[in-house]
Amino acid sequence: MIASTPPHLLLGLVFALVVIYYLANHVSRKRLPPSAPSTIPYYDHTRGFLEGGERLYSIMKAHAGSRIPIRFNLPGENVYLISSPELIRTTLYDSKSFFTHHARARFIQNVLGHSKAALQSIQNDTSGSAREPLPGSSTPANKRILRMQQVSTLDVISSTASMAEILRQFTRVYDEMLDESISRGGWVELRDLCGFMRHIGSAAVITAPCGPRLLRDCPGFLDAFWTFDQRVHFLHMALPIWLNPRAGRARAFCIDDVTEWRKGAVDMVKSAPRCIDDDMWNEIWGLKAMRLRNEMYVNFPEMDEYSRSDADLGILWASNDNLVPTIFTYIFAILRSPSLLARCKAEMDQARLPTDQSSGVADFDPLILIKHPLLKSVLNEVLRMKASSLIGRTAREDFHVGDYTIPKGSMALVSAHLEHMNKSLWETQPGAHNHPVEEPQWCGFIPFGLGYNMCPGRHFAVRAVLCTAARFVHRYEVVPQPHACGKWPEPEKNYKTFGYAICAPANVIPVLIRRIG
Ligand code: HEM
Repeated sequence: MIASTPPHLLLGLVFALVVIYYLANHVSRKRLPPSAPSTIPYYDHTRGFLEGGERLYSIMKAHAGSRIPIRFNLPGENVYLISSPELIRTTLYDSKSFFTHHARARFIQNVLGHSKAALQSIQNDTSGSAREPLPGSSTPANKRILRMQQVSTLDVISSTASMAEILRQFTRVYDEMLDESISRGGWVELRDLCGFMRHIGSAAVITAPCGPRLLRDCPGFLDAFWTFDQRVHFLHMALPIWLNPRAGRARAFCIDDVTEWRKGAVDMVKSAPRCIDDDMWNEIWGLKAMRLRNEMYVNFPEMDEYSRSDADLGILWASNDNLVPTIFTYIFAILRSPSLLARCKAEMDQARLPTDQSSGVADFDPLILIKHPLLKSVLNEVLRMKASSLIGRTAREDFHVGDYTIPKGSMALVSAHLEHMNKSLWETQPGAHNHPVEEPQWCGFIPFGLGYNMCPGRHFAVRAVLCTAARFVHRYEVVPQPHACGKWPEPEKNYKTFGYAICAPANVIPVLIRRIG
């Protein structure tokens, strides 16, 4: 039979067998994790990611606690949701398997609008941000921009000295602005406590790293900044800017202001070089880290004025976006419960420092505040319930999970909110058998991310929330408005910023406030 078969048919048969054998092996090794269900393939997932907010949350929430990665099909790429504690641990801790810089490059390109040349300098750096370059990287030492950003900025932000200074500046501005808005005397009506605290909080969070010049010389900056903040998801998705022109305008406005601020600092130092010493903070540059990062960019001519401003805007966004709503949510949680307020005040009193004679404001030691269990657990509970960041990493190589493979270059996402709401991890009722109470809870509580790229502002953030809350509740009395018959408004759930920031309430919180201390 074989002898009678024409040779070209035989060759074709052999070739087909080889292809089938190769495909069978290839496909079995690259079995992709299962896809999240959808009514219309590609459309549902793409719509969820493009729209973000509530819709993105709704397509992800069904998969909390999944032991295997779940695939979301998007045109041109797949994204994998990682949810089991063991996988979260690998994705966020193991920098040899997963790294951050694709997610970071995508953010600075789409959201901050980095120029192509500036972006290239980051994409070319395959060495990572740790002291030792990642294995296989050939990026020369003087082109390790990620490492230099880490050393000049992120390490400085998280250092003890810098944190103490940024906290001092933050509380000073916060107090001054509160004083200006609510002087001693009778009750003042506030239409929206959350909006009020957002304005004061962000002014303080911006002045602390940048000094007073940015907000003083650019009065429209704060409004443009929050307009930009609300549109970060739209920008992240790289949709045509004409679909949301306010997003582009707000970003351009912020970048122009930051550029003026930085040029101003450089000019002032040029005309009076002695005015800058090695202080951790001064009125020209604000925090030393802001000056150091500008000097660092001298090694990177491709980082032009605007790209440096984009990068600075990124730092301001990272510091405001989560911290400001956390402060409101924490204080509101305490105010709403008279018994909790009394117990928290008692713990705060144990951290009390001598009252500042010039301002008359009660002061508190942050190092003692953070050790008090009730104050800390209220904060952890606020972060557990409201933090919503999607923490992104990229697979450096094909990554195998059981029979499945996450292909090299794919984006893996960990959702802080889904982990924090995962009943099998947190509840003590039947069904929570995955987490015996005797065992430590690894990777279930991740408001600040995990691993080497964990949030560098976390220590400052915890101190800032507790100090602000202690000063606020000792200085002000806040009650619901009379027409609410003594009832506090219930904060409405709001997933608008899902994936990025603490979920602030959707509704306004009208109150009466008066100074008591
Ligand atoms: C409640 C407050 C905050 C929360 C919940 C929060 C959360 C986070 C999360 C989840 C990440 C990603 C971490 C990862 O990839 O593993 C992050 C990164 C970052 N955070 Fe925070 N953050 C807060 C406050 C701050 C503050 C106050 C600052 C600045 C002083 C800050 C600066 C940053 C920066 C610069 C990054 C990027 C780090 C990098 O690219 O490696 N954050 N934050």
